[in-house]
Amino acid sequence: ERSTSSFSYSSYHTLEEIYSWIDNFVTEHSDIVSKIQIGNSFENRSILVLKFSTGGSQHPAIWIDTGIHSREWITHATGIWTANKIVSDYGKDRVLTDILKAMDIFIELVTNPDGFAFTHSMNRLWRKNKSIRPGIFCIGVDLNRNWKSGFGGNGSNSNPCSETYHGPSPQSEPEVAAIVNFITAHGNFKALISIHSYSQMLMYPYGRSLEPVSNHRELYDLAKDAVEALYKVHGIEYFFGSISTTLYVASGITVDWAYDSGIKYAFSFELRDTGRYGFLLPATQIIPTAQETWMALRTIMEHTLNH
Ligand SMILES: CS(=N)(=N)C[C@@H](Cc1ccccc1)C(=O)O
Ligand SMILES: [Zn+2]
Repeated sequence: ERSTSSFSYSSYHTLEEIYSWIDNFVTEHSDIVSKIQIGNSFENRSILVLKFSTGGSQHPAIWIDTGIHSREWITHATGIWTANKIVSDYGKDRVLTDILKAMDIFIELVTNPDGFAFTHSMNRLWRKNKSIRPGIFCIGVDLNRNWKSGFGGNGSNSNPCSETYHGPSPQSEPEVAAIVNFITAHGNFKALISIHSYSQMLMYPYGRSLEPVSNHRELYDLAKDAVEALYKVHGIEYFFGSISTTLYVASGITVDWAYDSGIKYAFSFELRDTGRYGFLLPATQIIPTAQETWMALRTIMEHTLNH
């Protein structure tokens, strides 16, 4: 379709529909949004990032990724709604306007495009990417275990048939390497938020160990403020805390790499629900989930701006 006005933000969409939306969205909001291709997936799909910027060069930046696990469809849908919320509220919401006057926001909507296409074509519950290697008879690497920080540790699996298979080496997967290269080359990211589903949790590093990060008190207080802002929208309750103490030990994860790379505000969301529908969350919950998540994201971004 020729414009985003006919796009349903309350429906789930295919990869083609999302990529078409991205092109229309960037065209319609070219004053503040641009599209960057940061690489290609294993099956050679474009890996796309939306950049929201009011100008300047190398503003301090905030990274948000959705869909690293392809079956977590509520995360892509929330990311799309959030992108539209940013352009709708810029100039109206004082906090957001202040954030965008001083910082850039980068959103990678489909972080695992090959897996996402596969959830539409063959297996709705596919999680990993679709990489294959000689002599290995199971497909895919868990992109949330392939990062350098703590790679291969507890809470990741060396068996290629495992859902938490960490891959042959850190950043072996093009979908992870593309982000590492982009964020490292940019050199001025202040916050990273990696969005998963489901469990209704807001967590921060470390996943690889029970050891608290240096600013764990600050992250705890910020997570508390964020989940309170989220709760006020629709009364949804989130647990919060460090990944290893709140959920389980997990190694080679996005936010541990971000934190160890100097991004001191690194968070991971687990969106709705707590298991009733799980990954098959009904589309009727997309907008309510996105609305409440936005208030938490806005809280984290505001804190990042002010510290
Ligand atoms: C249900 S799930 N796969 N989203 C749970 C997700 C938990 C997690 C999120 C962030 C960092 C570490 C761990 C995972 O195991 O990768
Ligand atoms: Zn996940």
